[in-house]
Amino acid sequence: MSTERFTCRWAALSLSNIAAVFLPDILLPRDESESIVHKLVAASTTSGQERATNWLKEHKIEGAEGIKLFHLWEEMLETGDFDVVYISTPHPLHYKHVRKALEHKRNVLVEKPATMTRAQYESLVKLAVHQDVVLMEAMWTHYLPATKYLQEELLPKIGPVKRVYADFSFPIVSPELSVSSRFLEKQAGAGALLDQGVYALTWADIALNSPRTPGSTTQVVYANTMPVPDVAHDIDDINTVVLSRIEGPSDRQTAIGIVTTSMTLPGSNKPPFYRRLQAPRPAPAVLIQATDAQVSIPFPPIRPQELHVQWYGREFVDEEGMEREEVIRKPVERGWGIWYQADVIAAKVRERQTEGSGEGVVIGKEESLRVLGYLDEARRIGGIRYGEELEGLPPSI
Ligand SMILES: NC(=O)C1=CN([C@@H]2O[C@H](COP(=O)(O)OP(=O)(O)OC[C@H]3O[C@@H](n4cnc5c(N)ncnc54)[C@H](OP(=O)(O)O)[C@@H]3O)[C@@H](O)[C@H]2O)C=CC1
Ligand SMILES: O=C1OC[C@@H](O)[C@H](O)[C@H]1O
Repeated sequence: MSTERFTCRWAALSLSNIAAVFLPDILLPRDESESIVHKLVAASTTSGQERATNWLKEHKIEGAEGIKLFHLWEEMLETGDFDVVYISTPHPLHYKHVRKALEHKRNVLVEKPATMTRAQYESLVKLAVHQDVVLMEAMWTHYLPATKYLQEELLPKIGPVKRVYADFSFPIVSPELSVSSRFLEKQAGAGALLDQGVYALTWADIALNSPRTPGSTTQVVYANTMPVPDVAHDIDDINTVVLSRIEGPSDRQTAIGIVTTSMTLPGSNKPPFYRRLQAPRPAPAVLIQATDAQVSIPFPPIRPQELHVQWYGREFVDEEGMEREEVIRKPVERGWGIWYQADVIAAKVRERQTEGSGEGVVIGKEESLRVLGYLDEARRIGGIRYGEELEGLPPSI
């Protein structure tokens, strides 16, 4: 594989709140030794040239004068000159925007949740493979150092996981939030399960399926939801989902996952609230209990940087008879860390540009499809509905 520096040229479909985090993060200065750098070369926005120009300036996006701005996202996907498009519109629009990008043989990084249903993503996976391009869900947490260390170094050593608790609750809904905010607008996919629960379900999936034992399946066996109080629509808020891992020819249950999420609990919802995403919380956001050890991950579960490991063996008990806790620190190396995923897709794009390809690739496909399946089932059991227009499967490819 080529070791010379690869400049991955990005197009941004929408100048969203998360694009204001993602784009500065991928453009942070890099050492000469790094073989991948990123550059924003195009952007589409429905809110006009002036807002786009101000937005690029406000977020200190370098080379703003050279960035080609499009009012029509379709035109950018059809005529733009870029390597990967980052799609960060509200989730109900992901399917339409990703499909059009794939039809134009574009490589795509689409924000989480990739689509509103598993079936929609299955359809996009098929199209990406057919179009010989790279597709990836921006479940950025998967690609952080702490997550990779857990999966590669810890989970294979702590024995079979028997129980996992995973929560991502964050009071993003506040009295000041406009009712047109995507967090309260049903047509914009509002609801804690799809927006935040996807992280907690991802952690449960990592714990229950890394490594995935052949023949095992993980399914939702219970789901309960309580709506955001005092709002017009039925927007899901306090959600509880129970997963069961079934293994072997006897279909024995061998593990259980308890997943929770809320966008009103806990903590103060006084804006600007995003900074409190880094506020320490008393309880771990994720607790993985296996036969030989347990691993806990502090809040926020979207951006883990520490793993607290408690081994159960007698040899790990100190002189007072208490289990010792080992803290393994794997900090994000710079910025927010939402850039790690960009390096992953850029490396795959570079590899395919230099070594050729035969068919398309979907990075993280199995994980994305499993979690979208959990979301579908939790919504079905819990009674969370968005209607055929948002949940339906558009015409087959
Ligand atoms: N990975 C993470 O940490 C986070 C991920 N997300 C995910 O990113 C996505 C966007 O969230 P967020 O940034 O909060 O959303 P915002 O509401 O801030 O931005 C959404 C943008 O989508 C564009 N848009 C809206 N409607 C349309 C339309 N009909 N056609 C074309 N473009 C449209 C607009 O951009 P413009 O005005 O430029 O046209 C709008 O600003 C969600 O799927 C969410 O789950 C969100 C927050 C954090
Ligand atoms: O992806 C996300 O991460 C942080 C949350 O507060 C946000 O609402 C969600 O979309």
